Amino acid sequence: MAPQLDGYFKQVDKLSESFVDRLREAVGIPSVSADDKRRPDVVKMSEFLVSELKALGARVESRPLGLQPGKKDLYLPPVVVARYGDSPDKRTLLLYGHYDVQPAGKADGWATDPFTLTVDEKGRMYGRGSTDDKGPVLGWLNAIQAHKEAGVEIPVNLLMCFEGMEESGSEGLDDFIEREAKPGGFFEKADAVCISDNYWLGTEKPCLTYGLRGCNYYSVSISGPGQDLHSGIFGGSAQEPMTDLVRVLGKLVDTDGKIQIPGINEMVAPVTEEEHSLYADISYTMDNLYESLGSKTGVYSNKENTLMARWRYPSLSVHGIQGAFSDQGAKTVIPAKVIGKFSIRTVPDMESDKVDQLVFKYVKDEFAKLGSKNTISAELIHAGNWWVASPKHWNYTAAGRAVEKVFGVKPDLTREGGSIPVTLTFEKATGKNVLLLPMGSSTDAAHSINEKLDRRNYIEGTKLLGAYLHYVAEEQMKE
Ligand SMILES: C[C@H](N)C(=O)N[C@@H](Cc1c[nH]cn1)C(=O)O
Ligand SMILES: [Zn+2]
Ligand SMILES: [Zn+2]
Repeated sequence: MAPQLDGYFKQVDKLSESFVDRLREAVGIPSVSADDKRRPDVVKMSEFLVSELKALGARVESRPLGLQPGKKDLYLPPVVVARYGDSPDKRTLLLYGHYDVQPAGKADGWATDPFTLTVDEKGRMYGRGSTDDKGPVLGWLNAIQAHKEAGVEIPVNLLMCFEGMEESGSEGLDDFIEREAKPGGFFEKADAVCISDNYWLGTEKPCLTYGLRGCNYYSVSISGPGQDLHSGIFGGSAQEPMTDLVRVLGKLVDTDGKIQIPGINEMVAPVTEEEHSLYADISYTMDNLYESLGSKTGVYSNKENTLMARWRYPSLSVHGIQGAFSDQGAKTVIPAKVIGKFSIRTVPDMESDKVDQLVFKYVKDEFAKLGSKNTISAELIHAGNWWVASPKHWNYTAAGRAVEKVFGVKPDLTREGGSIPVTLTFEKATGKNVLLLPMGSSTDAAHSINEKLDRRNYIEGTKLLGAYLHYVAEEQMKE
């Protein structure tokens, strides 16, 4: 085992510059799933993966998902599925990642062009998607290439599933996974699932993640005038949608993040003694939080409450207002229609449909209290479930051993505040254990401006993904 891994690790180091080039090419494709105009780029990114995987000798298929629900003439990007190795004696791992990214523009405050990978003197590789999730997806391709070129056999079969709509609710993927997990389907033979699409808690110590929050994303639309108005001519004589919206949004959550919608917090599973005891051992400090926030504006002053707020309690975030004036300068407009966007991160035992009903009722009741003549409507844009798994499984043991081999430390077992909507679907449809094995660190600024992936995380992370495959095989031999 060890000599083989050494050969693999050396090859990763040798190929490291070409791995950075691979990431550069991927970041250069602005595959923003939330922007309909960027859909051709999302498709281009899928084609890039298909061609890279083919060049590595994988059997690849680009599977169409049809039209995007609720959109005319807009096709969902394809799911890229690939198979590498097909030996009946080996275990089969199903690897999932996403090739779409969050929106990004220089005007948001990026220091560099978000779609040009820019590497600084400390090896920080800036670019949209570098850490979420192009770096980790390419980590799997890098691992295959380094094995091939080092002449080291991959001791497991690999199935891959890379999607292009994760940042937009994974539209269409649940049905696809359920179909492909059935007998005769592409995922039928999977023995376990591994997802690399989240982050270490700090910057030094890797973690294995066994839980995610869900995400219900809403829009609330308020309209009144038939068109935008001059605030000097009509201000004071027309009821303003923006004023109503700001007041409704202001009722959703308080300054300390406590959700104000009756019934939401009541659905949360109580903390058990056993769960409480897990937090003390986790390597995390308030300074880790402040480093990630870039400020000391945290709600809590201790690690337990901070981690619980991130992982095991719900949160409500207000994201933006469509239709509102947001540019520089001082435009004196009364917007005719404004759409507020907010989401709730959900946790055990919250039921998604019940959350929706409580949200819609509350938003409408709060609007009614304003006595406005404007009109309101609220909608769910997308929903994805929370997930909590058992880390007592060979999948986690193998990943833990790989972390020790590559980084020389035992990983923390963590939950994650973000959402990967299809995780639960993979678990239910395949009936197999799912592991989250992150590559990036807490300072990567996923979804934010200046997203980056440290070169060390990318290269050592590629070693980690490859080593994990060997320990999965070794755990099999023990059984
Ligand atoms: C954790 C993962 N890398 C991620 O960023 N997921 C997104 C997915 C999403 C988008 N809308 C709802 N869920 C996230 O957690 O925001
Ligand atoms: Zn992601
Ligand atoms: Zn993301």
